[in-house]
Amino acid sequence: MASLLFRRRLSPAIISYKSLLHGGGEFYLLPGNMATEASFGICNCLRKFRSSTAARKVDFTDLTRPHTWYPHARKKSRNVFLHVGPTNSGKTYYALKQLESSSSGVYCGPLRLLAWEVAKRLNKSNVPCDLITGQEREEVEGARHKSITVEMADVTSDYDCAIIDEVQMIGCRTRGSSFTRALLGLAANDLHLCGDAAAVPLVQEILKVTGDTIKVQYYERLSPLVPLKVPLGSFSKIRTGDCVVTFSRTEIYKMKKQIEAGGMHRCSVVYGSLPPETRTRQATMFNDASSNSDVLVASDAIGMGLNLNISRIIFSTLQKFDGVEIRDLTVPEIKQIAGRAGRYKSNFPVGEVTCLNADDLPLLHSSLDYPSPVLERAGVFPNFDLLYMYSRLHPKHGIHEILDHFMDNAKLSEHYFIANCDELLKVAAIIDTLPLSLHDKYLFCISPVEMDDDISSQGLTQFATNYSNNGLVRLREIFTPGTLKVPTSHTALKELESIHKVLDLYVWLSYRLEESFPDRELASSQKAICSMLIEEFLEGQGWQRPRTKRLTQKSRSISLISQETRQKF
Ligand SMILES: Nc1ncnc2c1ncn2[C@@H]1O[C@H](COP(=O)(O)OP(=O)(O)OP(=O)(O)O)[C@@H](O)[C@H]1O
Ligand SMILES: [Mg+2]
Repeated sequence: MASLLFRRRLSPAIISYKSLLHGGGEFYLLPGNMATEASFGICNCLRKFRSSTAARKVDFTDLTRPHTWYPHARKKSRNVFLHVGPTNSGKTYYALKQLESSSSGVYCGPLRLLAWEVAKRLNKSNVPCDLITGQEREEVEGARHKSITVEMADVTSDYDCAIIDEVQMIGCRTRGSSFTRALLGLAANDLHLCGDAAAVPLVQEILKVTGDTIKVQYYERLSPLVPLKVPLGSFSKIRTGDCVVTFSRTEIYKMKKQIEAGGMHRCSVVYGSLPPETRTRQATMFNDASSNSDVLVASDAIGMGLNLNISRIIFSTLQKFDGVEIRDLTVPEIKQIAGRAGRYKSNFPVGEVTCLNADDLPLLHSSLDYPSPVLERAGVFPNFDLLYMYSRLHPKHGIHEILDHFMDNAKLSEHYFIANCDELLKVAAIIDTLPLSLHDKYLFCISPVEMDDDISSQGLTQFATNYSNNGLVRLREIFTPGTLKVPTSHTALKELESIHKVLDLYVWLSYRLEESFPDRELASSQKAICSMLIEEFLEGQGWQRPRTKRLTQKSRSISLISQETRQKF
């Protein structure tokens, strides 16, 4: 680890605890200001709470009426429009048109990339639009519209119009509760929900108790998607506009190399652990017909809502490791990914989809014909207020014990499940060793850390420890600017991706604990350097350029760093 100097190491007990844990994936943050989310139900609880005898009678683990947690939205009779249909049917397009013509509004997307795309689109159409994600606040003068990631939804503001994109995510094991919160909590006159028809019965059921009116609008695919009867067979048959889908980063780089070795094509790559800005630039390069990248090798990170110039999707496999086991892709996953081919108004009016190997074709074809299974339950998760009130009755319990208690004892109605919080529990096990308030512990728990990534988890531990010791966390205490280099191996690349995650985490914390994490600008500039260096690596991969026309990688990286650092320090 070249640039992160961790002064304190994890205790052996924690390391052994961590090594027992598995699972993975990115955990997305919940809203910053949870305290403002006091609801009818919670206010009632608080009133009763003043008498401790009464408090003991309140069951804080009763989560059967989550719609009562959002008094602001419950004061409105919302017009809810469900825009449902297959991928590439214009659902988001239609909803965005409504947003553009509204007097104020918010777009809630599942990905930072989509939030960026929408903010850019609205600003281009002369509708000033702020961009707000866990790690970004880009405010535009006079803006009455916002484009955000769903976890940032503000349930205390009034909107004329709101959109929740990919609303079928309410059924997601980990992030479902953020979509449910937005669905129940956004106080908008018109609420547009875009997504798969599989979510319709559940949304109708959930909203029966809110007094909203619901209209369902069905959409048809705007351009054809043709499942091919023959597999690709070999990378020698790759052509411009193809996107090869595979699920491990090792495979992604292996396939990029194999395709580029043919000498005919140049590949962009998109996968989850690449910095989001790098993902966007790789996608933009692929979309741009004048760039020399004409093939995409990607993971399911391209699966949701993105508009790419893909002619043909080629699944190299229909199985993926989901953090616990290797499993077949689900019908919705296959459809979402396949739906990226032949986007309406893209360079390719007809999309095609196939597999690398003939054995996978039957599953591909049957999945594309099969309707997505109807969603039965939506995710729900106790907010900070509930955890806090419970903790007042059990002052000796750490956050791990409290979360565990909610997991085991939560009462739920038949339409809800309690969101999986394995990732939070991993952080909680570490954070509980520090003398922090419950609110601070909660913040660290919901921060976007990947606990299965050693560098990322050590970064979090270091930030939390320094914060607990001094109340102030200077980035330079654990990070030495100017030491980042263009990676020369895949291990170094992975390390740089992890360092980017740590810097991203610092920025996230700086928006919530502003005075204690004062080096946001430094962290952001170092993040930008990380992405540039990763892109330098990607440019250099498997593509032989004449040496005379370019500086060598090493000398470029040094000049890049020194130039950047000169600007910043
Ligand atoms: N009426 C239209 N006029 C021009 N372009 C359109 C129109 N409808 C949709 N498009 C374009 O077609 C593409 C697909 O539309 P959109 O993203 O709304 O589909 P979607 O149904 O939301 O797909 P997904 O389920 O994959 O999110 C986008 O590039 C969009 O801008
Ligand atoms: Mg869409």
